[in-house]
Amino acid sequence: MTASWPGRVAVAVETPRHTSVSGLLDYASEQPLAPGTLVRVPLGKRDVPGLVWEPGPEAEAAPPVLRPVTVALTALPPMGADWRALVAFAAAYYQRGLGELALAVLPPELRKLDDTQLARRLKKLAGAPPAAAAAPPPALPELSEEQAAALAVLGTPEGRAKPVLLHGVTGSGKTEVYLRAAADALARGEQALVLVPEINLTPQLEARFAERFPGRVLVSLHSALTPAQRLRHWLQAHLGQADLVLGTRLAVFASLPRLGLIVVDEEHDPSFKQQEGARYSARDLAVWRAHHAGVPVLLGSATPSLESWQRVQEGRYRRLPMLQRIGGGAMPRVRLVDMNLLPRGTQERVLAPQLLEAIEKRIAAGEQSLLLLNRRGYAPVLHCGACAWKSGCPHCSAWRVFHKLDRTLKCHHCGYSERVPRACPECGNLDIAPIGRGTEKLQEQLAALLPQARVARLDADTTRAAGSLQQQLAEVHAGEVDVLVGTQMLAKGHDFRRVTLVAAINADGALFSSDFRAPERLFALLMQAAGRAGRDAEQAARSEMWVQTWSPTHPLFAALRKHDYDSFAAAQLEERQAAGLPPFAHLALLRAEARTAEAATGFLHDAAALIDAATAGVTIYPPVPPFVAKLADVERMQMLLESPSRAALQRTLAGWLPQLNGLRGAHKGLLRWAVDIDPLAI
Ligand SMILES: Nc1ncnc2c1ncn2[C@@H]1O[C@H](COP(=O)(O)OP(=O)(O)OP(=O)(O)O)[C@@H](O)[C@H]1O
Ligand SMILES: [Zn+2]
Repeated sequence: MTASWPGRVAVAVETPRHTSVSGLLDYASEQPLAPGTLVRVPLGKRDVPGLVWEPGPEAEAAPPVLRPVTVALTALPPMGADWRALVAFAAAYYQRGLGELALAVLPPELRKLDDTQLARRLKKLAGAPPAAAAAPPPALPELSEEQAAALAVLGTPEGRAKPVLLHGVTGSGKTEVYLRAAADALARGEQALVLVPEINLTPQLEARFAERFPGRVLVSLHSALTPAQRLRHWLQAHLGQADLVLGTRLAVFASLPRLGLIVVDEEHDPSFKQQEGARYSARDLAVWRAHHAGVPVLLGSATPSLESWQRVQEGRYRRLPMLQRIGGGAMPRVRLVDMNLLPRGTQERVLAPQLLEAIEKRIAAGEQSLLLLNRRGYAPVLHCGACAWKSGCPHCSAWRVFHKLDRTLKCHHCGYSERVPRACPECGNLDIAPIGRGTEKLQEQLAALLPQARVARLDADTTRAAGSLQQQLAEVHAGEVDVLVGTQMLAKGHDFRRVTLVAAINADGALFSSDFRAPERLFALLMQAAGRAGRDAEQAARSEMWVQTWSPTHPLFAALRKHDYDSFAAAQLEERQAAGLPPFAHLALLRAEARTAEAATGFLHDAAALIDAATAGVTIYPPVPPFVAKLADVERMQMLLESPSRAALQRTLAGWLPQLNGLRGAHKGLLRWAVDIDPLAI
């Protein structure tokens, strides 16, 4: 489709929605430019990147004098119609500017290149020799009955007409199902897109795909690539050269002209939700994209999100169960340690004596133990016994964490870091002490308790350097570690073969969180963590998952003991339905950031007053501060909108948000506002 009169093109430019300039702008171009062409256009005094788009309805109006397109990057094949549809949907649904979103999801390097440079890159890529099929394809493992059954369903058009939830317990071999489904897509001459939650899981999966598909082009897309790598991989996907694209959430926007399959591994994982800018859910967009493109989508998890689970109950998704571990191994036995029963004076100990003993036995047997503690650093706060000073962050409503190794106090929210003071900064008392425990301290204590053991730690602090995570994981896989301490980074996806004991040291925090999703997340985390133990069928029978808790009678633990996801999900869904919460209601969160809490609140109040909630069919809750109210000297408030109808909520937002910038003038100190559709945490 071309513009409605010759020489005119509609261009999506990078301006946020709800500013005075929004949507598409018209420019003049002598050469006809197909929708999806990357261009640079003048905007005010600047020259900005843009994408040619189908003209909007208003393009029929009489032509004004238009400024010309500065350059058109015609060396790059235009972005396809499916890609544009995805971007247009995402922009509308998440209430962002079309051009803003479209350009944000392209590799940043792309906008730095001129047409000649681009042409050169493309030529180089075209000339690159195809990956040599050096290694012969490996012998395929014989499928388990459940894998075969799942694939048989996926093999029929009816079987994949709906989104498929591959509900496979930990160690049931979901990856093999992805590999076979991808092989089918490749055999049909199509591309497969595989999304994983964490960068740290991509290399392991990448290796398995690379081994399975020698001679095929496999590229990854995630934020840890260099800009040049990311551009190259993106171009390979866009040109249709890459057969397999493996990536984190941003890869859902990869341009894939031959797309034939989307896999979302660990679909329940919160990291599929982008937490800034356009706060999109890559999982939800994957489902939309697959439906729009008419290709199968496979959502895999041992602990599906309650959203996906509910869609199975409603018959909108098809569930394919895999309830046995490969090799028929048992699930680890769950052992709860009631911390209330520990003898007085020993409760401050890091590990209950029976757990310590169990770990010692594993060490003696040459098996590995994995200890989870969801807090990095040495201690969450430093405290002065004389004046009650605590190591607060001067810029945030949060404590600064004591890191012993580099002797710093660090704010995990804004990054503010200082050397640990020798004495209390308030009263000069020399006796300031850490309270509580982080992974650093746990490692130190374990090293003291288990002098014979090789104790390692894996968290965001130990894996900062490039390649360090892979190296540490390799050491674990090679059996060079006896006890591994770490954050939830450890609980996900890893196929550890020597681990027979997993312990959650302090899981209780989440039980009392005010966030309605906290139980769901904790349950998933513990199930996933348990799933790291006994993955070798030989050892499965004696594998154990320990949980230290002060609330052993909590119903969540009863379900965990039986590895009973279904009954946990049913109970949670019943509560959610009674409370009118997702997946039975739809939420949007309006966030305001300001110099003062009053300005943020005032803005939200005025915003709320613009909606006639009863007519709109939405409920508006009063503004409340988020968990960390002040962050980097900015005060934050948020206001929840809820509706049983997604359409009603979308309609309300679309009519309402454009009015909000008009309120800014009345609230001195308001810095910015933003909306989060389907927020994960409230
Ligand atoms: N059909 C098979 N025959 C033999 N081994 C298999 C088969 N399918 C999978 N495996 C092996 O079983 C192990 C577990 O598989 P995989 O890692 O895919 O589990 P998973 O379902 O993804 O578990 P998790 O949810 O914990 O990540 C892997 O080592 C894999 O190589
Ligand atoms: Zn801070």
